Amino acid sequence: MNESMSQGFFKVPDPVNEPVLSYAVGSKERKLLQQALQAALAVQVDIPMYIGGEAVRTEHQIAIRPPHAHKHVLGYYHYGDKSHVQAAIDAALKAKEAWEGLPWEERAAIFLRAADLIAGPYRYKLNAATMLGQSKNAFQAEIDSACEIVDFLRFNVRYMSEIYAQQPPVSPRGSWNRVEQRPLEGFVFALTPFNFTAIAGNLPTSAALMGNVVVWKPANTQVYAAHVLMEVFREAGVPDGVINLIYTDGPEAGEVIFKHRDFAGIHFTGSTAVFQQIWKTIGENIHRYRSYPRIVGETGGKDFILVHRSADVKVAATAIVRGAFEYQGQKCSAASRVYIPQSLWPELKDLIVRDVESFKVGPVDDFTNFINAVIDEKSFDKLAKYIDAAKQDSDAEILVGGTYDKSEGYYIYPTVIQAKRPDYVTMCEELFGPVLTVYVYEDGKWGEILEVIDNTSIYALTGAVIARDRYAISEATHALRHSAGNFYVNDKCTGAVVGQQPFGGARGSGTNDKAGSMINLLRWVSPRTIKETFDPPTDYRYPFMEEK
Ligand SMILES: NC(=O)c1ccc[n+]([C@@H]2O[C@H](COP(=O)([O-])OP(=O)(O)OC[C@H]3O[C@@H](n4cnc5c(N)ncnc54)[C@H](O)[C@@H]3O)[C@@H](O)[C@H]2O)c1
Ligand SMILES: N[C@@H](CCC=O)C(=O)O
Repeated sequence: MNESMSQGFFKVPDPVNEPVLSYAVGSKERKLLQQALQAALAVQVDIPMYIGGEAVRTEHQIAIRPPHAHKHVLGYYHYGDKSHVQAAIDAALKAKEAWEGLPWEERAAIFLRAADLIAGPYRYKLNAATMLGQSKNAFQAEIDSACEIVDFLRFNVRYMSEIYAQQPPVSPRGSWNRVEQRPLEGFVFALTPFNFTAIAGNLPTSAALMGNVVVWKPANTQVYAAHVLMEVFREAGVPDGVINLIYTDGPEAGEVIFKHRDFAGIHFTGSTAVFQQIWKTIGENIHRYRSYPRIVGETGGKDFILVHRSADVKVAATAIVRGAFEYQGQKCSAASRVYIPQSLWPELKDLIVRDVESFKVGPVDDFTNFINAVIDEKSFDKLAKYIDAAKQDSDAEILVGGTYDKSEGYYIYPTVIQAKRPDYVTMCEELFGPVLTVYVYEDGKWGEILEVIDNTSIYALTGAVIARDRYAISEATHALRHSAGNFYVNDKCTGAVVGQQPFGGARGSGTNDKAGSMINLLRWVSPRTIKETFDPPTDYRYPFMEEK
């Protein structure tokens, strides 16, 4: 058991956002990234699970293929079963006491080192893995697998120290009131999505930073970059067993984890349907657990941009095309429904269609491509089905795009649908791809359109208003206060930055515990209040009972 104690009130380094490199033609970073891509394409990597520090290999190996070039094999990962889930839980619980007893500044140092390793020597390797495994262009990888994960790590260390510094303001004379932030009793399950390497890295590390031990299962389509993250965590000094990385079927992992007495919490990001299923399962098993588990989930969205008749059309067009199509619309924050006033529609339509027609579509190693492939065949087929339906439907018209091709990679060409009804299916359901639906409203129906936006979907993740009229901005900000957890004025609805816009939505979009904030870290601790009395009473009688 580690019984060492902190010997000072340490101040952690002031966090600053990791600068986004440009990858401009001729730049040093462009050359280094191209070298990293070539190196990754030249070999086939063997990816084991990591349980208690051991690299675990199985007979069941699965090929990893770039979504934009699915005939190429990047490597193989070893797929586990229930026995590996159980082994990961056992390893986590074994590591718990020593990790929990380590002074907090040592935990801080490990994750600050991880941040510097990613910002420095691992930057291009992790970006290349994200580009190839998840089909992101260089810029989209840079803001994710370099900058956002580095920001998560650095800012979370700062938030942790601020949480520990929060103490009861009053200790009356003769006593001392203090609060300690205990890690949860048991282990945390981090279940992570395909679309952001930063989120995959943040969900296990935020819980581990607060002294918890973790079982981490990434999405099968994000394993390639998850493996590089694990390499960084190990090199940074995360002790064996503190973060256990397994590759298994999600529901199979759930069957072991959600029945375990020591299951202390889930840190989830992914789809709403999966999160709701998990919540139900936890409810059904509630009698099994030692404590009430923490359930933290950031889930789907049907994010909107509302254009007011006072808007600058160029600002609106840019916010719409970037918000909807960067990373093929596979951001939970991506704009997928847009409301445009009749008076601006002819001009805006031309600008949007012109921009979308100008997008270059193709693989990630050609840096001139703005759009790459969608994540897998399942997503491709789903998107193709919605596009085909829109082609047939009298309530919809395809303005640009509407084609797809999976012969080499899973390419869905950026598509804009005009819906004749505000409740047309692609205005309501999360599609998670490069398909945007526009509804044109009468200028005089501004008040009605605010209500429509608020009531159209079960989600409330991100949204934006584009306007110059301050009354319109104020009205939309108020009327849509529950429609989005991240609201933007005259900007796209994507691209939240850690330390600037804490991220998360409510309603069907999640528990809104704001990734990259103190609010999130507070979910991974269980405070204990300690009152110490220096001169305790020695007689039960109240003074007024004393006889003269
Ligand atoms: N709100 C946010 O911050 C945020 C951020 C990123 C992504 N997302 C959402 O994530 C979704 C896309 O990611 P995805 O496709 O990886 O999500 P997903 O729900 O399919 O998968 C998320 C994780 O859950 C696992 N899983 C899937 N089904 C499971 C089950 N039945 N039981 C247990 N585990 C299961 C997956 O293997 C993966 O690790 C979108 O809906 C998007 O909006 C939300
Ligand atoms: N932080 C990202 C959202 C990640 C969701 O997939 C953004 O704001 O665009």
